[in-house]
Amino acid sequence: MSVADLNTAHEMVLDIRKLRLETVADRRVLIPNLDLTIRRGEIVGLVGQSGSGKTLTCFAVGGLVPPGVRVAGGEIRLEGRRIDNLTEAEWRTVRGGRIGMVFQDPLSSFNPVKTVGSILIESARRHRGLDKAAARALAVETLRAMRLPGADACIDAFPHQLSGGQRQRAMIGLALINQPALILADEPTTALDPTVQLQILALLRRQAQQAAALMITHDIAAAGAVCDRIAVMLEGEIVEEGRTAQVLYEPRHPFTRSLRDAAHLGRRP
Ligand SMILES: Nc1ncnc2c1ncn2[C@@H]1O[C@H](COP(=O)(O)OP(=O)(O)OP(=O)(O)O)[C@@H](O)[C@H]1O
Repeated sequence: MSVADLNTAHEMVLDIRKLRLETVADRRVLIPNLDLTIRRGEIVGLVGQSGSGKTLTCFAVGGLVPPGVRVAGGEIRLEGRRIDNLTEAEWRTVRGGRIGMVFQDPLSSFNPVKTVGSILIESARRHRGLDKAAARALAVETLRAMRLPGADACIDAFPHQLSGGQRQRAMIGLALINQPALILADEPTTALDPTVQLQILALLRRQAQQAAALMITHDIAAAGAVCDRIAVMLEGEIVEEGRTAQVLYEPRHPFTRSLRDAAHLGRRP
């Protein structure tokens, strides 16, 4: 590996410092003080129980903090630039551009009256300024890269006409079409059959190599299958964070141990 490669491999993509989230109404602290970094080429898994704050963290990074919650402190930087104070107009260029998002259920996130192709084409035109023909060619190429069987036909299909696995491949394609720096994936495989889950995790692993990814999951085994590092959340705080093998096989925190034991991971490979 050359020095230039090493520099690229260590480039910081996401840098969250002292993030604090509170409810607006009664200033109840939901996330007291969260630090997390992700470098180019890394997939970091944020795991924990329901209600531990994984989704809120992901939403804060994507500028989608729900009404009723506010960022009360800290900083979030994407490729060195602060993003926690962007206007909604600025967010519209970042989301879908430098940040690609994958959610649990593409059926509810895709617009049902638009074809899969038109959704991808619209995104490529908006963020890259491509004409219609070039954007369509890029959409087909992207769907093929997602190993979507029948990519050429799927482009003219409506979301409900695809299988769950096909839809999730299309959504990952949408997240990646503009070559984002960061992929945010919130429970990307929870709604899928076990065999399809593995395929989608492998796809994310392959595609995240040119970017950085934050994967939210309650499933520590899924995180173990794809992530370079795992951060474990409990009641709004990261209680343990480290290389995947260390977190899975030498957990320090009792909560991590309980997650690991419940997942029946077996022996260290
Ligand atoms: N809009 C909101 N207003 C007030 N509190 C909220 C809001 N959204 C989430 N919370 C609270 O913030 C905490 C963290 O929620 P969050 O959805 O991030 O958890 P999670 O770990 O992603 O859980 P799940 O896996 O169920 O999505 C919870 O206590 C939740 O009740």
